[in-house]
Amino acid sequence: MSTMASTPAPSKLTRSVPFTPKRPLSFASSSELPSAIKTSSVLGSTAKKFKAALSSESRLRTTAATKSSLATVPATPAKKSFEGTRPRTPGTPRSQTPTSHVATSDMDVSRIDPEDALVDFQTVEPGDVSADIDEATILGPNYGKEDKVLVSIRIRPTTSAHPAWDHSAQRTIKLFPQYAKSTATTPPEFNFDEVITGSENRPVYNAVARGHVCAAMDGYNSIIFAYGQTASGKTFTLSGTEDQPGIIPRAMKDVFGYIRRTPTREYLLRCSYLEIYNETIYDLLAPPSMSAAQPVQIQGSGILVPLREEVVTSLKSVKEVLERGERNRRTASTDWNERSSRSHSVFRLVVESRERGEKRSETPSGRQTPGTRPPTPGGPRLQTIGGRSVQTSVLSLIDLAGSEKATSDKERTREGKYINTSLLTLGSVIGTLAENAAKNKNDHVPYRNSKLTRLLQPSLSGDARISVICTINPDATAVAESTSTLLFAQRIKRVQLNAKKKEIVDTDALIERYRKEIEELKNKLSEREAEAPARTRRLSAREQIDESKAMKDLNSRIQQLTKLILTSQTVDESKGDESRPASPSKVDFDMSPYQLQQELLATRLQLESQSSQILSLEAALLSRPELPPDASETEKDKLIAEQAKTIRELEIVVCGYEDNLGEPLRAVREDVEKEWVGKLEEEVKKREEKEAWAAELVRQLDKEKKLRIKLEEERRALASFVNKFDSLGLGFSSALPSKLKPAKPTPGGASATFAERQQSRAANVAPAITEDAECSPARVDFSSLKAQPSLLDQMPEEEWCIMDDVSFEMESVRHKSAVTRSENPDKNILSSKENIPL
Ligand SMILES: Nc1ncnc2c1ncn2[C@@H]1O[C@H](COP(=O)(O)OP(=O)(O)OP(=O)(O)O)[C@@H](O)[C@H]1O
Repeated sequence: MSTMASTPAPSKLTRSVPFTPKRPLSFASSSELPSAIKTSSVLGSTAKKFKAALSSESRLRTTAATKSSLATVPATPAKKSFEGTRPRTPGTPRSQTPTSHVATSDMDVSRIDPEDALVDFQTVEPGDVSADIDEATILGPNYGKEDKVLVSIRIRPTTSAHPAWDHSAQRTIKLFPQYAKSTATTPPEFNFDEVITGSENRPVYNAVARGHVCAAMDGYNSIIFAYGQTASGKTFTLSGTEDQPGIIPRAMKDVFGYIRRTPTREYLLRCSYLEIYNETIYDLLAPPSMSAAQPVQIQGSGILVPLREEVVTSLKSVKEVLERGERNRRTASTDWNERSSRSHSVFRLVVESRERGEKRSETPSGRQTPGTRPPTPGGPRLQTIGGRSVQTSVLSLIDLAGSEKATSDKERTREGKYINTSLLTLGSVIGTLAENAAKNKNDHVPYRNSKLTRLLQPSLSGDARISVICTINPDATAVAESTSTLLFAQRIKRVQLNAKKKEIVDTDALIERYRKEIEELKNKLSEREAEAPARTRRLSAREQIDESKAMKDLNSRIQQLTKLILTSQTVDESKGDESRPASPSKVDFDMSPYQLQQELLATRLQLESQSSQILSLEAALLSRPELPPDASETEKDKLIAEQAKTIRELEIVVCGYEDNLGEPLRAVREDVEKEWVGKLEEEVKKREEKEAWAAELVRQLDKEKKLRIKLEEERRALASFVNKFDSLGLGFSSALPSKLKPAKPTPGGASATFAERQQSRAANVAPAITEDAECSPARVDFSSLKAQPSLLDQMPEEEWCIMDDVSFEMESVRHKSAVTRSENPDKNILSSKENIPL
């Protein structure tokens, strides 16, 4: 936009210029400008600038002015009567009392079904788009899409013969040297996107706001704010007058104009209006008592609670909302401005839109994507019906309170302090952001130091497109303030933005988008494949690698999208069961997280190796030799066989190893099993034999043990008999044939055992017994034993402890012992006698 004329046209000046400083900023201006004017907005309101009450109690709410404005509000049409006609208009009180009007609103978003309040090109009445909006102005595709803040300067008209600022050069403003503090240095020159003068608001709107309003309609968060010294023209620029509507009313007209120009979409528009007064946020649309009792809080990432939002369906409804808010705003007469804004005011329009479709009543089965819209404090929102995604953006129009010097009034001074503090914080926030952007730093930004910066945080962090209009008073008396404003403007120009469209996408739409892309990619891939043989011959080795890389990229993108489709479908399918996420493959949720992780890792590795194999096989397929047209049948067959082999390999990879490699694996396994089963049976047999043998040994050893115990008892009995025999003097030395017969052994005692033994060992031992030995065991030839040691001493020790030394050699031991006995005739003789143990 070109720079506006430095001085207003005479015709404009002769018109009543609504500049009404209570205390003149310069003598010239004060004498010539009217002291008070009646203003009205482009929306047709008769809002009058008047001196406001000084305290919050005296806010203008339920005055006669309210009553009169109520009369202008159109009646609310019956609910749902707009089918085919325009939507109902909000705000009409049910009873015609001002208080109920303020207390409740039929268009409060929490009471409205958004589907019933949609606006589209058919519902916008021609009157809602006035000729004031230059619809013919073609906005380039990049309107408002700069990553920089759009910074413009508006110079308020003055009647001073000697303004302090020179703005003759385009988009430039500099101080005339005579007004500089020091004449030694040249005063700085400031360059901005626009430098605008005059009282015409239309060019101002087109230059600084229109692009951002359209960007908001297009899905970008947009913010337009006026900054400047008190009485420099911020409210005049934002709200304007009846003759010169400001940015807000023009923007609202433009919104409806945009909707009328966009037949493909339908919109849900919601308004809110708030102010920051003495570091407290008040809802200007809520009933004043409620607003005072429950100030608005900023939560989390900038959510405002509680904040009343009203659905607007026409320009009339916007007008009503604006008027209501205006009435509740705090303004007061100051030394410089008869109706000075004592607060920062923020008018917000939330724009939700989606592609036009059938009305919900016509599509009762219209699917609402679950989970895409979390419940919002303000009530229901536009839904992503029938695969149509929803774009959401916020247009914020902000009229800041003006920076000012201390005044004579105590209350004004207090307010001024809050205003100045928050503006200073805004300045330092902007300064830090600019510094961070310039030096690529990430220094802490003091957003939380004031409500204003906290409110603006999401936008200033780069989330919105920003247009700032800095207003200045060109008089020599305001050089310091104007310089400060220009420095602020220069700093904010350096802030980096990165606004993105906010779109809530419907799952169906998303899947459809992915499918389309996959289709396109596959087409591309097959095109490349078709060209590949010819191209491969032309390409160098390096280029061939690049080519295969490109193919690989295409393939992986296809895979990625396929996976995304799976995920989207999964999300969709899982809507019935929120407790457990659905999954395309079955997952055992009882597995430990570690096991699951391992499973995942293994599957990933498998996937990776399979995809790389697919790619290499595909590359091989691509580089296959071309068959000449006159090739023989054999050649063709050979090539077909080769290709079939490659395809088979490819299938193996694709279908998985299990199916294809299973047969050979089974054969190997059977062989191995057979071999090992034979070995195992052999081993089992051997083991059984050994066990039987061991059992027999144990049985025999048991028997032996019992026998030995009996023998021991007999031995003891014999020993005592021998001792008794000796004590009677019938020792072996004088052993003569005697008629003394020892007592017969007890039945089944030693004699029986002895007889048994004798029987079993008859073959090995030749007992030296006399004929009657059997009937008289005591008739022994003891003479041969005379020189022998005692029988007890003679008994080998090992023979008594042999029970503990069981071994498989037992039989041989027994045999040996028999042999030993046969070698010892004396012992054999004894052993052959009854009562004498071995
Ligand atoms: N460009 C302009 N053309 C004509 N009149 C103007 C212009 N700028 C400001 N005025 C008039 O100057 C007076 C003060 O302007 P305004 O109230 O807009 O200042 P402000 O910056 O909003 O002040 P404050 O910060 O105190 O609210 C108003 O009467 C307004 O009509």
